[in-house]
Amino acid sequence: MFSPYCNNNLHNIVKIKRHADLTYSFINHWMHIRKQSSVITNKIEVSSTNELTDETQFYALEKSVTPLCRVPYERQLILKQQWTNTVCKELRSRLHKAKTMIRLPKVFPISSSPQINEYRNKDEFNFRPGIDGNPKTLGFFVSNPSNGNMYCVPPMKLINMKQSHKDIAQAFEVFVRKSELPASYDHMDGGFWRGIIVRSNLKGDKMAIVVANPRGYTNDIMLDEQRRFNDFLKSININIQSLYFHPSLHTRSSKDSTFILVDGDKYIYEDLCSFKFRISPDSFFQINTLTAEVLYDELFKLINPTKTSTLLDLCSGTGTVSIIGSQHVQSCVGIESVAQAVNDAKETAKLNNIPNCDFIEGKVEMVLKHVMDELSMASNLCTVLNPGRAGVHPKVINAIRNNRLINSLAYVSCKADSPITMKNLVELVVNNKKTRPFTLESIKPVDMFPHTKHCELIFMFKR
Ligand SMILES: C[S@@+](CC[C@H](N)C(=O)[O-])C[C@H]1O[C@@H](n2cnc3c(N)ncnc32)[C@H](O)[C@@H]1O
Repeated sequence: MFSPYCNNNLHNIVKIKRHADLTYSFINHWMHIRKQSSVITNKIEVSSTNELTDETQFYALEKSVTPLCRVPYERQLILKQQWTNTVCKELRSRLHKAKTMIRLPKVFPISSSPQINEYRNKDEFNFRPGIDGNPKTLGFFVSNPSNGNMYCVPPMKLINMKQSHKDIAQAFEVFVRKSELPASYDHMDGGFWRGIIVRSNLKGDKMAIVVANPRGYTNDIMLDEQRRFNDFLKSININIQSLYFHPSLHTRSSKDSTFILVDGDKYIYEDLCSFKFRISPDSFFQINTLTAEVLYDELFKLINPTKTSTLLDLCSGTGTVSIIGSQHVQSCVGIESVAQAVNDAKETAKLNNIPNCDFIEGKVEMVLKHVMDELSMASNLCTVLNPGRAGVHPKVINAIRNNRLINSLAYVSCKADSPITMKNLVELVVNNKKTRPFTLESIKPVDMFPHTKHCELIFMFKR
């Protein structure tokens, strides 16, 4: 008998199995790499039965955040090149299952990162109990292999992180440990201090954003704590160009958009590909500035636009793709959901005297149709889609496929093996009767994240 319940279950099982297949293929790749890297590194292993100790906690954190940090960089690049091939084969196999045969695309050699250590320009640190039980330990969470509990480990030994970020994190921990207000691990737990986000530019200007849970705390209490932390930083000669307080009622602090300037400038600025970019606390900016230059350079080589092209920049963040692309094309239109990022992009265009870029606030899936109506006369449309780790809503892919003007698409992904990104890529190419599919022509890897397993990939589609 037909049962919607059973049907749902079956659907879920199929979904889980598909996900498991995908996960299996990538786990296999990285397991193979782990075997190789432990031979190379002779690394101290945290055994699955031992308690974390003062010494092993740092190895446990290293293993989870920068698992390749003891592998020579040249070797890391080889491993990521191999991983790109794995992604490519996985994509072909998924398309094969969906009855779409493709030729393997050209995979270009990986571009390395000009800066290997201390390259991160943004870090987020949160509170949890440390291995000594101190509830106000700031850093990253690591699971204790002996009991599965989560502990917080300070970031001091991570080599991809700037010393200046670690210094601010350490100062914040010292300050919070002296404060009478408790740490907050969950928005409903009555605690106050959640963590701190630190950003900086190549010049060394720093922005710090203190994240707290305002539930149950008066404005006076919050103002007093902001002032005291600012005074504390000054008393220990930690110089921050821009200090913000970010009250957040949600588990994910990015869901709240209130940022209160406590001291200093509203923005920091970064020089990238000869342009000066404005960055607000809530705006996206590529994490590794020098490699971002390499990424954009490679991106424009692949897109190869002309002076008559129109550049459609989907998920435009602070407008980097459009601003940098503006010199090669007739005009650019960026679409971005975060208001601060859109304002930054507009101001950056003014600051650099760029007249041919327009930025629109909204979700791509909601505004793309309207934007495409406006662009109906545009010639030689080049489209760049650069969503976050999780990929985009299927509606975006549908809208792109449905639009006859979009025949050249660069999909830039920092996590191509995430299930939704894989699905996005498959759905661009898969045969269906309604819309004309894209062909995946090439993949270009750029190592944005040395010492980690992640790598930026540019997928170049044409139709
Ligand atoms: C990886 S960043 C890329 C930004 C920019 N292209 C760059 O290179 O700096 C992804 C951006 O997409 C935005 N975003 C994510 N989903 C979106 C959506 N559905 N519609 C519009 N913007 C979105 C995020 O806010 C973020 O700024």
